Order: sequence, then C-alpha cells, then structure tokens
Amino acid sequence: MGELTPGEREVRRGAVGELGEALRDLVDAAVRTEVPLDRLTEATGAARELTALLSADLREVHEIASVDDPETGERWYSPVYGPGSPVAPPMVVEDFPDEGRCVGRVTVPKKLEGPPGLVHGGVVATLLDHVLARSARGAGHGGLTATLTVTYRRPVHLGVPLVVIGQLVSVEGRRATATARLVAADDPDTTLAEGEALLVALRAERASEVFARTGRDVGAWTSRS
Ligand SMILES: CCCCCCCCCCCC(=O)SCCNC(=O)CCNC(=O)[C@H](O)C(C)(C)COP(=O)(O)OP(=O)(O)OC[C@H]1O[C@@H](n2cnc3c(N)ncnc32)[C@H](O)[C@@H]1OP(=O)(O)O
Repeated sequence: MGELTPGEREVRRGAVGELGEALRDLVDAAVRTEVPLDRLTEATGAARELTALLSADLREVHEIASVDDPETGERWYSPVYGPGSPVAPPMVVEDFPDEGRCVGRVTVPKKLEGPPGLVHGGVVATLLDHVLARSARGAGHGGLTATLTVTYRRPVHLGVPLVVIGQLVSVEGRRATATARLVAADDPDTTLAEGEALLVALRAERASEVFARTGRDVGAWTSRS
C-alpha cells in the first residue's frame, strides 16, 4: 500500500486500532484458556484462517506501516503503546513537552507475566525505556537508548493500574539523560521500579544509514526532533 492521504490514514488507524483490540482480547484468552483439547484444535484452525486473511498484503519487515508517521515517530504497532499491536499492554501516554516529561498509564495483562502474578522484569524495563526516551524526544532531544539502568524496588502486579513517569534531566550535545519511576496508580508515593537512561541522538547522516532499509525519511531519532 502506498502513502495514504491524512483522511484515509485516520480511517485506517481506526480500523487498525479495532483489530488490535480484538487481537489483544484473543491473546488474553489464548494465554488464560483451559478449554478442552478439541476446542484448542478448533481455535488453532480459526487462527490459521485469520493469518491467511491478513497475509494477502504484507509489508516487508523494515517497511513502515501506512498508518505511521515516521517523521513524528508515531508507531501504530509499537509494542508499548501501539493501538494495533497484539503484544502491547498497551500503555496510554500523555506528553508534557514543555516540562520534558511524559506520563504513561497501563494495566499489564497476563500475556506479559514473569513470576506468577507479577509483571515480567523485561517488560518493566521496556515500559521505563519508553517513557525515558519519549520524555527526551518530546522536549526535542530524540535519541536511541545508549544505557539503561533499572532498579526493581517492589514486585509489580499484573492487572493493577500503573503510572510510569519519564523526566528529561539534562542535555549535553547529542546526549540526554532522563529518569523514570513506575508506581501503582492508587499508591503514587511508593516507587515500584525506577530507571535512568542515556539517550544519544543520531547524527543526521548516521540516521540515514541506520534507517535506509525503511526506504523513508525517518527524522525522529536525531537531535532535531
Ligand atoms: C509520538 C510517539 C513517540 C514515541 C517515542 C518512542 C520512544 C521509543 C523508545 C525506544 C528507545 C529504544 O529502545 S532505542 C533502541 C535501543 N538502542 C539502540 O539500538 C542503540 C544502539 N547503539 C547505537 O546505535 C550507538 O551506540 C549510539 C547511537 C547510542 C551512539 O553511537 P554514535 O551516534 O556513533 O555516538 P558516538 O559518536 O559514539 O557518541 C556520542 C556521544 O555519546 C557518548 N556515548 C555514546 N554511547 C555511550 C554509552 N553507552 N555510555 C556513555 N556515553 C556514551 C559518547 O561518548 C559521545 O560523547 P561526546 O564525545 O559527544 O561527549
């Protein structure tokens, strides 16, 4: 599919979000089901039919989705916040660019479980990484994560509304430092996990090389974004 007009993109984004929600429900059912074997087999056949339906027109692995805007960095299939992603929790993020801050709200479902009943530690790191990079990007310092330090202070439970706050702390040339906290929405004074990251903006020519395979102009990871 070629580039969409803004109107077409909005319509398609709505449909992509609906499919994403339906697939997240499906994934949730798939990881929680205890139905008998014959039902599992029946579901496998139905899932394969659905795959064939969607596979009639697929992007190559590096191609950017027609619903995305690579210049602003919007990713409709982001594994963190993408409305179309079956694997995203998904997190809903509010940006406060003037304050170099962003606030994510998320309730992590069963599919992202680590220890029984708890959120997988790698998922905690992913949520923190996202708000760390995003707080810097919102304030005009787009960059890739060069270092990420995560401190796990308390177990993070599945099915509980969480708030993840990213804050840009400092900028020096192409380097930005940000910190983040993850708390339960009903107990915001108790830090469950915290993160610190160094984000390094790509030089424009390096960004062209790194993203060449997408075939599009991707500006969101350089210092001008
Ligand atoms: C709307 C929706 C929004 C959506 C918002 C979306 C948010 C999504 C968040 C996802 C974030 C990710 O997962 S990003 C993906 C994971 N990260 C990556 O893939 C990065 C892989 N690493 C690299 O590509 C590279 O190592 C870089 C880019 C980090 C640095 O390489 P480079 O660009 O060549 O930089 P280089 O010249 O070496 O260094 C530049 C400066 O940074 C310093 N520096 C570089 N690396 C380090 C380091 N590890 N520790 C300390 N310092 C370092 C250097 O000393 C130097 O300082 P000085 O000499 O200038 O003083």
